[in-house]
Amino acid sequence: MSDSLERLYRAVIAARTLDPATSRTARLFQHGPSKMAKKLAEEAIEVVIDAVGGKQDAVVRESADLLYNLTVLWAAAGICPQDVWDEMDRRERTQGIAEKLPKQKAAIKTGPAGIPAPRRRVLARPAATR
Ligand SMILES: N=c1c2ncn([C@@H]3O[C@H](COP(=O)(O)OP(=O)(O)OP(=O)(O)O)[C@@H](O)[C@H]3O)c2ncn1[C@@H]1O[C@H](COP(=O)(O)O)[C@@H](O)[C@H]1O
Repeated sequence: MSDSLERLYRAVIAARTLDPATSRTARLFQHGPSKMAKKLAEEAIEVVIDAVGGKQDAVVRESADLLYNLTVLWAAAGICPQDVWDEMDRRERTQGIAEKLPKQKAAIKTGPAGIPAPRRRVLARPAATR
């Protein structure tokens, strides 16, 4: 996965200065960080909506869009993928990801795509209906 993201990052860096009329990436750089952040947030919302709806193919497609937009935001912020891999390595060393994986909990109810089912919120009834 990190190889694909590294390649995508390099493609995004190369596209920054292309003609905005033909390059989405150049267009995003022309608009700036607010537009990039908005696109990233939109794609994240699409991923969670599709995941909750159990639409696996759409989750895959939207995840690819999400990673593209994350990569664009990294590039604009002067962050390279290696910075993120380094932080992940640091966490793995200091927090011992593998050792700390939770044991299988028998009673976790899952919804579509294995996502824990949302907890039902019990709303207080208006006084008149009690
Ligand atoms: N990997 C991607 C990539 N992933 C997703 N996207 C775009 O991000 C869009 C987001 O999806 P949407 O359909 O929701 O877009 P939209 O909201 O309808 O349209 P806009 O409002 O964004 O114009 C997708 O349509 C894709 O076109 C990408 N655009 C570009 N790349 C790569 O980035 C590099 C530079 O490409 P250009 O930006 O075309 O120069 C190339 O290597 C490309 O392959």
